[in-house]
Amino acid sequence: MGSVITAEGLTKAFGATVALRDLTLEVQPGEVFGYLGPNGAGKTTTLRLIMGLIRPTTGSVSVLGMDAWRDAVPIHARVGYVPGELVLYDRLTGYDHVDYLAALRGGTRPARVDQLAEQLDLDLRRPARELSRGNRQKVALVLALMTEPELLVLDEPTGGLDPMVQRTVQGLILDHAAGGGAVLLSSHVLGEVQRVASRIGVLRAGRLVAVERLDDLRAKSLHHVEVQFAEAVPAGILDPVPDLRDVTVDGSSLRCSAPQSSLDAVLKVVSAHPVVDFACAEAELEETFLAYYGAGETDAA
Ligand SMILES: Nc1ncnc2c1ncn2[C@@H]1O[C@H](COP(=O)(O)OP(=O)(O)OP(=O)(O)O)[C@@H](O)[C@H]1O
Repeated sequence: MGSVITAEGLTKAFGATVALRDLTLEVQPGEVFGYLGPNGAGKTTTLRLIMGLIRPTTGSVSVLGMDAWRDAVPIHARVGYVPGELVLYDRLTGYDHVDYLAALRGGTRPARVDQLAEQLDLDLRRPARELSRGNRQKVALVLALMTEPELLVLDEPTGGLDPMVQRTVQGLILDHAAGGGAVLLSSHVLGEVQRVASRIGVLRAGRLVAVERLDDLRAKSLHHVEVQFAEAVPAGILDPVPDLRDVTVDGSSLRCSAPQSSLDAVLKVVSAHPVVDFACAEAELEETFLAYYGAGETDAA
């Protein structure tokens, strides 16, 4: 089977604002693609283009082999979508929403709906106006997942959910992918996607600036190294070691951040001098991610 999502040269401008510029991307069956970028980077715009809710300025995007804009109706029957800004009908209950959308999408299994509601600890009998933000988000997730779609398009789906429910949602996403479904999961933080995504794409100012397998990012994970020597060491002691960040050599103290691939070289340099104390700790993946793709780097729009 081919790609579930194929974007080619996808561009969207709103007047003078180019929200998305020349996006080329493929998402495969069984893959969870984490779509990362700061607020305003163009994530929601991309997801709305994929759902055929807005029309590309240039370029195209196909979903399940169909054109996202022209074939939006048949695509919607096969895709579960959690929008960034959810609209529910205040007077309707969760079940009313389920019935309404199930009719549009050609039915759902009631047992599946109840199982999802139970997993998410959601009461579908209550009208939407009585629901907290988190519970409204759970309704959106039930609506997206209940028809067992081939693709899930999720716009920051765990916003407003407590950590335990976030875990449940991550479990649902992983189950979906294990069954061969594809997922496009947007977020502004790596932490939200790192447990589930196999690949991540980084969007900045409307441009996809990196696509990387999560395993490759882990291999680059930064380690914070701190060394206390018995005597002062030369200031340029670490100059021969590649890819270091935040190097400080101050008399007999040394600090740096090193990717895993440079650790051996750091150790060899350090061990040539008498060492009093040594510490090395792996940074959170989010910190590694920010070091490579964070706000420090700027992009001309
Ligand atoms: N309908 C619109 N009309 C005009 N400008 C828009 C419209 N929708 C989005 N934009 C602009 O396009 C850019 C990208 O917005 P988008 O909502 O896609 O970003 P995002 O990455 O989803 O951010 P957030 O996480 O804040 O939702 C922003 O500059 C935004 O102001």
